[in-house]
This record gives sequence, C-alpha cells and structure tokens, in this order.
Amino acid sequence: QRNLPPSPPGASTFTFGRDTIKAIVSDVFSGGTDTTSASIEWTLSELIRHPNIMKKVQKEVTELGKGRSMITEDDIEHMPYLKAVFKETMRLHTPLPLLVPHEAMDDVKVMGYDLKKGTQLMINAWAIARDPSIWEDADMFKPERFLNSSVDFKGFHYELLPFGSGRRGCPGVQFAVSINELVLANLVYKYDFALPNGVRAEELDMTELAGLVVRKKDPLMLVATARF
Ligand code: HEM
Repeated sequence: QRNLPPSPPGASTFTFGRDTIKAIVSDVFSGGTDTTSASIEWTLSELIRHPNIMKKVQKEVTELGKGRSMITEDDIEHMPYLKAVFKETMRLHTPLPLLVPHEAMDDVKVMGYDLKKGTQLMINAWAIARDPSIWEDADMFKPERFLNSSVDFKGFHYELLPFGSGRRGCPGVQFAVSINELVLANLVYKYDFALPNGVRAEELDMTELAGLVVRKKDPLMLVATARF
C-alpha cells in the first residue's frame, strides 16, 4: 500500500496497492483451480456411471461438432443437454458444500431466528441441493430435470447455490461455467471413456473426501480412446 498518491477529496479511503493485487491474484488461483478440476472429475464420474446419459451428451456434441477438430464456445450455446449435465453435477456434487463463511452485517431475523450483527453463518448449499422437499429423486443424477426449467445456478434461485449468491457470490461463475462446459464438451467429443481393469460402472466408488472443496476420495481413473 506504499507510495500511493493521497485520495482526492470525497473519494473512498480504500487503498488499492500491491498487497491488494497480490491478495486478489492468490484468491483467484485458490478459488478457481481445485473447484474446476473437482467439477470435471465429478461430471465424468457421473457420466461413466450413467452410460445412457453419456451417449446422449456425446450425440449432442458430435452432431454439432460435425467432425471439426474442436468444440468452440459458440457451439456450447447450442448444447442444452451438456449444460443440464453440468448443472446437475453442480447440484449433486456442490464443490464448496458450505460455500465460504459469511457474517451478518446487522441484527437480522431469518425464518424466526434472531442473528446478531457479527454472527458467522455457514450455508449448507449441499444439503439444500439434495433436499427431497424441493427436488424430486433428490439423490439421483437426472440432467433432464433442468431441460425445461428456469432454475439456474447464478445466485437467483436459492434452491441451487453452488456459486453462492449476492455480492460475495463467486465472481468467477461465468468463467467457471464456460471453462467447465468447454472442457467437458471437448473431452466427450474426442474420446470414449471406460473404467480400467474390468471395474463395472455400478462399482465406481463415489465416496466424497471432506474438505473445503469436496473431491472424490478415490481419484477417477479412466481409459480414453480417441473417437476419430
Ligand atoms: C466450478 C467452479 C467453481 C465453483 C463451484 C465456485 C464456487 C464458489 C463459491 C461457493 C464461493 C463463495 C460464495 C459465497 O459464499 O457466497 C466462491 C468464491 C470465490 N470464487 Fe469461485 N467457484 C468456482 C470457480 C471459480 C473460478 C474459475 C474463479 C476465478 C477465476 C473463482 C474465483 C472465486 C473468488 C475470487 C472467490 C472469493 C470471492 C469473495 O471472497 O468475495 N471461482 N466460489
């Protein structure tokens, strides 16, 4: 924060120096890397466990890819099923299940509970996303549930909050969704995947490893075969 010119009269006293920039860069790296790789691993795990869903998503990308070498970001906008697959993965495998801790800025009443200013709050987005009073077949992987639904995960539908909501919600949401969808589309476009050593899809261990970011306990191992 050193060597900065004094703020002009009336300007915010918030200073934006070298330390702030370093903190933001570190925040972006720590917030963006593990979450993204965990999401891709969970999506591929669900696809390998559900061959019919894999077939449908491969059909969608193959029809749009038309033999080109890459799927592009523009193609993704025409892939409702792939988008539904990613959204359903975010619902069942919320990468940051408790989001990040929040703090009440004022005394508030929420659903009959009094929360004093300064109270730390944890929001269990994982439990909300699997609540059977909100979701039909809550524990099942069913991307179709999002095909004719307006429910999105950008923070406006409180039943689905993998990226949080409001001004401390994930600032990387747009980038995260684009990059995850693009990587997934290209992976399933270019490769067929199989489990090694005769492991059957129904035997795939989906145990979660507890942590700030929830990953698969056993890292996913797949054999990839080029499709063309
Ligand atoms: C699937 C991928 C991702 C998921 C599920 C995710 C989820 C989240 C969640 C739940 C929060 C806390 C929001 C809250 O408590 O209300 C958060 C914060 C944050 N995310 Fe993401 N994120 C993802 C990818 C990314 C990417 C790619 C970036 C950067 C390029 C990023 C940058 C950040 C940063 C900087 C914060 C802290 C914001 C703050 O403290 O105000 N995230 N993310």
